Amino acid sequence: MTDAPRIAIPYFTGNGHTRVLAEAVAKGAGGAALIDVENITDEDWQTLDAAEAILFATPTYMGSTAAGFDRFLEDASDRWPDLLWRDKIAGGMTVATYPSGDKLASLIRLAIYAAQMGMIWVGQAEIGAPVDPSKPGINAGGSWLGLTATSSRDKTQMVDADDLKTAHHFGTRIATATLRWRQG
Ligand SMILES: Cc1cc2nc3c(=O)[nH]c(=O)nc-3n(C[C@H](O)[C@H](O)[C@H](O)COP(=O)(O)O)c2cc1C
Repeated sequence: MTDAPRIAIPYFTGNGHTRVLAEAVAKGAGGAALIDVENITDEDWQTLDAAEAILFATPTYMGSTAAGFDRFLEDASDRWPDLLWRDKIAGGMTVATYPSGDKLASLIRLAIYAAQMGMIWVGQAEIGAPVDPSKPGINAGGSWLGLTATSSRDKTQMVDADDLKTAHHFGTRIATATLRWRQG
């Protein structure tokens, strides 16, 4: 039997939205280690170093990744000189209040970071709504570089319901890509 892919999702969240989005991705992936970068431990760093895939999760603040997440990215750049994260699968997700909210800038920042670390960036592959009527609500915002989500006004839900469904698909795609990459 194939071992499950080792996926880690380091996340920063101010008010819980990014955590909810990361949980939905983890579910779609069939499991992932969620790592709160504000309380990161030595064990978490070991989990990250041993992961086959790392998905970066941050809210968009002022049109870019949150400072609390940037701190983590800079700390992790200790791994850059020896390219310790080289050839890991990478992906990114972000949530913000507005449908656009300049989230794309956050994804671009994360993709460049992954490229500098020698990682293999995987984006979304859902044509989804509105072009494919069989997938209502999926990737309705048309974001292919990575996963974008909009905060829900319903604070019991936190993230738009369709975006949570899209997140599930994204998690599945990452798990599949990780296993394919493992097989070489
Ligand atoms: C400092 C700050 C800057 C923000 N900048 C943006 C922004 O540029 N675009 C946007 O759509 N929402 C922006 N927001 C709203 C957050 O992205 C939104 O509340 C998000 O759901 C927060 O996720 P979190 O609970 O995981 O922190 C900002 C919020 C804060 C606190």
